[in-house]
Amino acid sequence: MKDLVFIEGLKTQAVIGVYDWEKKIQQELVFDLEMEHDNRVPAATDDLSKTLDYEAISNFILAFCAERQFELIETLAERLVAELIENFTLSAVALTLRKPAAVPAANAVGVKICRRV
Ligand SMILES: Nc1nc2c(c(=O)[nH]1)N=C([C@H](O)[C@@H](O)CO)CN2
Repeated sequence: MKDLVFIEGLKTQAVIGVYDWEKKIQQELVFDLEMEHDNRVPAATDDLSKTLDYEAISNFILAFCAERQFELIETLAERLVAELIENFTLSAVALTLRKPAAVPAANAVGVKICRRV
């Protein structure tokens, strides 16, 4: 088992969806992110710059969703993970993206992607 830094249940509103009516409203999205990282280095140095800063990464995700618009949650997930890999030192990441209100009979629907650099 490898060390992780994770973000669970990060909620935001975004313009997301295939249908015309969805392009005029904001809908809730919920992000769970698991990022492989050797936590022994920041633990030994007590140094934020040696870890994956979950606050900075959370803020990046919120800004990304505020600025961008997609039809499919698959597209949002893929583009977001590509930008996270570009902007942070990620070696492997798993993203679960839920769109809770999309199917009223379900607790949530969504996608999960796992990418390794
Ligand atoms: N696999 C997906 N299926 C669907 C998506 C999606 O993004 N990925 N989107 C929709 C609609 O936008 C839906 O959420 C409207 O309620 C349908 N299926």
